[in-house]
Amino acid sequence: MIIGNTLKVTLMAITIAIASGKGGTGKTTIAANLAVALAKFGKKVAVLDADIAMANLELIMGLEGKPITLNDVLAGKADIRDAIYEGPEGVLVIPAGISLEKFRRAKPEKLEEVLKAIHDLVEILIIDCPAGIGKETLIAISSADGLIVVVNPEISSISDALKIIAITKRLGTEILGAIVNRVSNESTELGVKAIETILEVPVIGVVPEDPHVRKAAAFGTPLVIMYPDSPAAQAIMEIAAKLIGVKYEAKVKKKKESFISRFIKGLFRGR
Ligand SMILES: Nc1ncnc2c1ncn2[C@@H]1O[C@H](COP(=O)(O)OP(=O)(O)OP(=O)(O)O)[C@@H](O)[C@H]1O
Repeated sequence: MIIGNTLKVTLMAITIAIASGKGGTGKTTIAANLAVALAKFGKKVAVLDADIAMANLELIMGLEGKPITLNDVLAGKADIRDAIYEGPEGVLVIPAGISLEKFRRAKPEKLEEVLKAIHDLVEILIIDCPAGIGKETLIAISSADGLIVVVNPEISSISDALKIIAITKRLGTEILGAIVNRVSNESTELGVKAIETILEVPVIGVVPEDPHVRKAAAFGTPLVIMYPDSPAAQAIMEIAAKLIGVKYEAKVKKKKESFISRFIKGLFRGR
């Protein structure tokens, strides 16, 4: 059940589609790490990679090259139960599998059935949607209880997010809110308030630009496990806590005061 932008975990599992419209916003990074963060808070979570052409989720979760994947299931060649793997923090992962051959044979229409089958195994099911508004994205959003849209603080990302939001409203799926990812002092074309005003949905979290994200991905370990104190990991933990209504105090590293700032403070203290 979704109340406002929090998830009330009941016996019925909650399905959240994570989409963005534009590619490369950090959707897969958020989907994978949010799943692990929710598991760290004790929730039984599954994450499914509906991006059957790119299949990046398995890299982040350290489950690359599994023999049976979602592509096999959608091609009618395997049972969904054989495509579920246990990932970090006990998160159930359904990898997409990289194979052009399998991708060609996959039938996205089967996705709805697949989602129903996983739904009963967990409390929260997260779907990492492909970029754009293809069949998989439409099925994922219409089957989900709620949508989280991932945006970057750039005009092009926001305009694509608006399309996803409009479609979600038409499909009658609730919108939990937006996560603004890759926010840095230099790149902030748009502030969070402006993004909220344009999208007309609440911003449920802001994830900073953080080099630890790429480093963790290169090691095939989720960021929230490999660099739990990094700024992006802390932001994702905060979002997960907010979603399930748990208190979480983010560890924010205080910047060391610069010599100039200490010097100026000293001058005023001396007056
Ligand atoms: N907060 C961040 N700070 C720094 N790098 C990031 C951040 N979020 C994501 N990235 C990097 O950006 C790239 C794209 O991220 P990711 O694959 O999660 O995006 P995506 O939206 O799922 O892409 P696609 O739609 O193409 O599958 C990756 O190299 C990832 O490591």
